[in-house]
Amino acid sequence: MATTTDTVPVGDFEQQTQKFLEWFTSQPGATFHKDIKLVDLRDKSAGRGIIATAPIPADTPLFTIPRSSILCATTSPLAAKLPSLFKGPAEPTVAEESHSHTADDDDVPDLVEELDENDDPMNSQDSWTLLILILIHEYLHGPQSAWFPYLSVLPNKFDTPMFWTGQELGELQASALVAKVGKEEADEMIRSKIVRVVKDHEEAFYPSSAYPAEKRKKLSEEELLALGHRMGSAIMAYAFDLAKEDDDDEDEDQEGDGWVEDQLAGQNDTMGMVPMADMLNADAIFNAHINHGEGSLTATSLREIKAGEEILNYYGPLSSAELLRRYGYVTANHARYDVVELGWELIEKGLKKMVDGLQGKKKKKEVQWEKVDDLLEDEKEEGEWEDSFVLERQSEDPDSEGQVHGEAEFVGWPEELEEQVKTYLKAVKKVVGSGDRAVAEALGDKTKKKEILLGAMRSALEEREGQYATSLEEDEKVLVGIEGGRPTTRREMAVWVRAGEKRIIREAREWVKKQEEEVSKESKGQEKEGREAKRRKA
Ligand SMILES: C[S@@+](CC[C@H](N)C(=O)[O-])C[C@H]1O[C@@H](n2cnc3c(N)ncnc32)[C@H](O)[C@@H]1O
Repeated sequence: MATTTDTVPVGDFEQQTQKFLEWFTSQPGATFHKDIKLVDLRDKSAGRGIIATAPIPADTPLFTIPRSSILCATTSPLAAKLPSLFKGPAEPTVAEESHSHTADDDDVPDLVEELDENDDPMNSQDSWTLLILILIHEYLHGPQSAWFPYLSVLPNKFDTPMFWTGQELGELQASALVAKVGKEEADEMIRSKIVRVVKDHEEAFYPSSAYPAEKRKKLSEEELLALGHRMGSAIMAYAFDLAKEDDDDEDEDQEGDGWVEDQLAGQNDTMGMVPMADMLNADAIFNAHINHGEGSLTATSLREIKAGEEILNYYGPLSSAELLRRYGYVTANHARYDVVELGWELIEKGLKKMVDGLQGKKKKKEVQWEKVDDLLEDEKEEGEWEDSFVLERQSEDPDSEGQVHGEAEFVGWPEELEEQVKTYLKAVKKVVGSGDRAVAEALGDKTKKKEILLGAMRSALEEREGQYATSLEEDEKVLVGIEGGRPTTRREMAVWVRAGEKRIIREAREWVKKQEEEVSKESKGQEKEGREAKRRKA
């Protein structure tokens, strides 16, 4: 499972839960519905969660968190101790977590770019690093922290790939997730923006000399690095974006039909840890939502919740890989949002193969591919050239009750992929000129061009599937054997992610095959028409 608490003895676990609940309900303005309960779900590999103990009608406020209990820049005692740390313009860097499932680099926290040795870490914090420092400050204060009972229920171990060994990461095989883990970049960021600040301002981070020396024991650089990772990962899986509009008015918490999911959003300096809201587990089919009000946040039921049913929040339409990267778990319901990344180099290789195949017996000379590259240089320099494309299924948004309808289906690739292929083939046409009639004719014919694209995609997808060390069938055998049905160990989750990607590849290949059949019918029809026209003329 993703967190933490697996090894905590049941008694201690219960006691921590109880103390946290007492602390929470003693916060001025906090509420906790009498028919809900914080429970131990470790037998389901789900840590703590909240269940209903009696039927709960739709639109029922389940619990309320006063904003004063949220741990963030406005409530942290660190702000008074190190005001300059909080004054610097928050840079929209690491917390840039987009919810779209594209392969944009923006999806991956961009750490290195922002780092400069000469940067004063006091002025270059972003919302993410600032919250790490806020959490470290509270952690180092132990029982003296006003949030101590809350911090005690936060995880100290994670199953997110950031913490996997090389061998465990190897199980992800050719998944694009491997490149997104960013362990080295995270190390570098934590050393320069976190460890340095704590070391330079120990008087602010450790309890004052009024406390016994053992409570003020200074952590080594390596211990601080590990603590920075732990807090960073806790933020990734637990923090909320507090910059969302107030949404007491129900309509405002949705953008059109789409859910504004509860998780890290974007470029803002208002991320915070929201006790109790983050005790809710989540799934792609859910039954509760957190409303962001002016003075408090409220969890509300979206539909009737039965006694014994778990109360679930929503993290967004995340693929299995993304759910694993951010939260360290996978669920069957998220598989509909699975994606696979297809590198341009594979598509380009396919296109070259198709174009080369067009050259008839009268082939005069090879296509000068380097000239094609030269022609495309400008676009590449201007950054208008994608290195990879994301293939995903079409899927409806969840409805207002947190339910999803209909099958998610592969119905084609992104328009940008097709545009890039068009630009590429235009360049090929220019280079070939009238040098090869068969190629020149094909590149001037709409149906032929479609055939080229489909053929290129067919071989690109085939090759992409071949990049994984095992077949989908082999992976499925592993998954069928999983005890309890849901992958929970790191290996199982890795197999789940790679199998999910292979399934999309298979669906895309199937779709290409159907398209090719249609185009072939179309072109046969055109040829027949051409022959008949000729005959009529004769
Ligand atoms: C915001 S916390 C929810 C509370 C958490 N279960 C705990 O014990 O602290 C998010 C983490 O809970 C776990 N989680 C959330 N939803 C889950 C689910 N449907 N199944 C299994 N684990 C889940 C994952 O470890 C995730 O990183």
